[in-house]
Amino acid sequence: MTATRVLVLNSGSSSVKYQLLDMSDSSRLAAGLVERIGEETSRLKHTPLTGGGEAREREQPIADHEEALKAVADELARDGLGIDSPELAAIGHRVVHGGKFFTEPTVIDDAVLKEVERLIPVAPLHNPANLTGIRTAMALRPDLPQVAVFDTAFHTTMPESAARYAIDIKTADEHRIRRYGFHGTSHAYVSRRTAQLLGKEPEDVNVIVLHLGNGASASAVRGGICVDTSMGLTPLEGLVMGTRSGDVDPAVIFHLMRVGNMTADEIDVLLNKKSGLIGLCGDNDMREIRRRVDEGEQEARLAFDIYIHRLKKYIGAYYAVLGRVDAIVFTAGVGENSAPVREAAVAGLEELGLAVDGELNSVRSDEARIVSPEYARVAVAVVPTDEELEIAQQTYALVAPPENRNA
Ligand SMILES: Nc1ncnc2c1ncn2[C@@H]1O[C@H](COP(=O)(O)OP(=O)(O)O)[C@@H](O)[C@H]1O
Ligand SMILES: CC(=O)OP(=O)(O)O
Ligand SMILES: [Mg+2]
Repeated sequence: MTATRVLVLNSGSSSVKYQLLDMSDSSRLAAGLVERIGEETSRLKHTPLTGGGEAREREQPIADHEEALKAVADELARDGLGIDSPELAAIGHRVVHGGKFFTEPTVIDDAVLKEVERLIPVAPLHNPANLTGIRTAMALRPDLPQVAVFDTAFHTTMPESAARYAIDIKTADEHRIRRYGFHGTSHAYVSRRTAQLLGKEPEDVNVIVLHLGNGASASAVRGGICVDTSMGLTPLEGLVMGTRSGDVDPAVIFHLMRVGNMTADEIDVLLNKKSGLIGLCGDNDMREIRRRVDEGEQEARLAFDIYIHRLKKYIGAYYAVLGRVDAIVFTAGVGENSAPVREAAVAGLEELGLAVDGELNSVRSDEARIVSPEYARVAVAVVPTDEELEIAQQTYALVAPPENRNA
């Protein structure tokens, strides 16, 4: 029997998303999410997608990512899909920061672990969780290949003019300060899927991808190759996010140190966890913010307007970077679900060939779709991202026996 299953783990700062896939036909066997890890009560939601079982949800304290992964293993075992199965070919891990050198999915060994660990200071919310996920999975299945798929990989093609900050070049090189970019697995998948939606080859289309989740980033993709992205050295730069500020004048930081008597660590927490939408209006969920906007609440309105203003600036910037744009595509939790965000982001950009059709835009669907009117020069698309499928495919391509690689 050939092992064709891949377990994908996407460990976030306080959550683990997972999927078990069968790569012989890319079908999903189970999916789930552990949320609020480390808080008083955590929540585990597990959905078997084969055998007709019901989704199961429970609340219990889960102290850390190791416990979370063990709980996930238990849930999978209950469905007869245990991690000990000989049908499992590999475990694929989302690793957020891979620095400059991991341009491809990589089988994890001690050297890879060391490098991911070395990068913790530039991805303090993400890399530690990724490492715990990897180490726990390795302890559960030491015999299996564990593969890292890096958020940064897709962005390693950025030209130096986009990847470099204009700071003293020796200092930058000494500390490896440059723009790395994140959410690359999503930007890669969504830009490719958008080309398909337009009936074209990826090489022939220029796309602006707007990945708007809790973390959010934009990218400019020319002919399938990333040429710019909004996140930088860390996932803090760029768009306004759920809890992160995105772009600020760096002098804000010295000012807070000198005049606000804050430490570097306090400012780190302020900008990463207490800013963005939650800092502006107390909510980071776009559904709740829209509800408040619709009720006429000024604070929520301002937060929404700031979010949209920044988004619009990046659309304009990447339009200029690409010169010609075939499609602008919205993805991730907010991008896929919030019609008001999509409408507001392109409002007033008709001169750039951009518009949404009110009716198409308001349809709720899990399908990739075009929401711009027929006459628009640039397609506006909504494409659900699928980081887990992309990670599973990249993982399987690396570990499967050659005759199975195109499964
Ligand atoms: N129906 C909806 N309308 C508007 N926003 C939504 C909707 N559903 C989810 N979201 C937004 O999506 C966000 C989560 O997006 P997601 O891509 O899952 O983020 P992450 O992977 O960073 O956790 C939520 O914080 C919420 O703001
Ligand atoms: C890199 C990043 O911001 O990831 P997430 O959106 O999952 O927090
Ligand atoms: Mg995400």
